[in-house]
Amino acid sequence: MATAEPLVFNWGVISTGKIAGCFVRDALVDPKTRDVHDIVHKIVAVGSRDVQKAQEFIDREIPGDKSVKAYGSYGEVYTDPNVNAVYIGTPHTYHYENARDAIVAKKHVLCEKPVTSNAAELRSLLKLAKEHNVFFMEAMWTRFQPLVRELKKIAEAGELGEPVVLHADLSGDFDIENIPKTHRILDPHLGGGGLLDLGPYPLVWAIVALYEHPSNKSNRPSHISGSMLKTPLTGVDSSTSFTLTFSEADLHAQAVLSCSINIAPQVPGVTIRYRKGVIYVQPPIYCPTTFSVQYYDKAGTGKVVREEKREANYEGKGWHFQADEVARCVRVGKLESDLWGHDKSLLEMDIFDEVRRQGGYKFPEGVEKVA
Ligand SMILES: NC(=O)C1=CN([C@@H]2O[C@H](COP(=O)(O)OP(=O)(O)OC[C@H]3O[C@@H](n4cnc5c(N)ncnc54)[C@H](OP(=O)(O)O)[C@@H]3O)[C@@H](O)[C@H]2O)C=CC1
Ligand SMILES: O=C1OC[C@@H](O)[C@H](O)[C@H]1O
Repeated sequence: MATAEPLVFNWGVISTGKIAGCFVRDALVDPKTRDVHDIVHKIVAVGSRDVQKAQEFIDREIPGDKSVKAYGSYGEVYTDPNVNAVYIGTPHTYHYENARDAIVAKKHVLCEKPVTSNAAELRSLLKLAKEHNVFFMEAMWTRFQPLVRELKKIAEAGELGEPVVLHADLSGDFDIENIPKTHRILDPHLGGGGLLDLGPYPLVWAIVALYEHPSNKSNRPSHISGSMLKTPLTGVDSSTSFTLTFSEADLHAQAVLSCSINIAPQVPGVTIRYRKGVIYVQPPIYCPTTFSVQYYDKAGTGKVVREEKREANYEGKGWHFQADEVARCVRVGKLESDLWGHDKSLLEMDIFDEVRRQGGYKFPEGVEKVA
């Protein structure tokens, strides 16, 4: 029997920084190695503020492919007719204007996390994407990891009972005393600080395990509380903690989330405590390689009668699963993903706005393009 030819999906990449390289390397991993046979990703254009950087990026990340166009502006990528979708890997505070320009040029968009600086920017982008009939998704790659999908199945199978409390932390030591204050993790003009850079990951676990839980019936948290510790270096948050209470439907559960930019990761990174068991996810929580599940003899005892472990096993570093999702959605004309849809990015940005409000973190004048 003849097999259908895979869809060749053409990406234009905006910017040449660290994450753009990660995305390109993974997109070019042979999809068959992860049992994907319906899609092949191709990078057809790279745009940088400097054409030489774009060419160097291509030579480094896509050696041997002379067909990839190097552009000295992002705009030329948006107008390149060969580009099916644009991947945006610029700093947070540029996501809004980059995504807006790509959408207006009628390109589908995959935009790095956090998707915008605030919720108003995102609402404006979503309206624009709808008007231009293009697919738009935040690059929340964690949601597409096979291990996260596996965990969700186990968590919702019923044996663990209802979730009650989730703890999730993402920390990393950026050596903030010794890096330039213009580094994106420290510079408030680039949306610096823990919440916007690392916060999406503890939050994605709260969304997967609590917001998406069938008992929650898609209700937003009834209460959000947040606190920020700011570094005197630039005033951005070096540590932030926030809690989300889910109590609108049958689910009565809390997420206790935190992130820091000047300490090593917490182990385990995520603990999800159910009435009849517990799940431990080992760091890195943005791309987990292993988790374990302990089952109790009965609700509330804490007596472990069975333990299971799962490990990830695929080629690449995990950024390709989100690329597959984009291509598959675009192929069938969807404007958003079922797994990481617009509602979840909006929830994220509304929560971050509220935590920044409570924590007293205001962006410098002009950073927010839509207020
Ligand atoms: N999904 C994930 O795992 C990760 C996601 N990220 C996200 O990706 C985004 C970029 O992070 P990262 O790659 O680490 O950042 P980098 O600083 O390494 O790269 C950012 C790139 O954006 C472009 N750029 C445009 N305007 C500016 C500006 N004013 N200042 C600096 N760079 C600019 C530059 O490319 P050029 O000069 O070619 O135009 C630059 O190389 C962030 O939003 C971050 O949250 C980051 C790390 C991991
Ligand atoms: O998305 C990310 O994940 C890993 C972190 O080290 C990085 O700063 C962040 O942007």
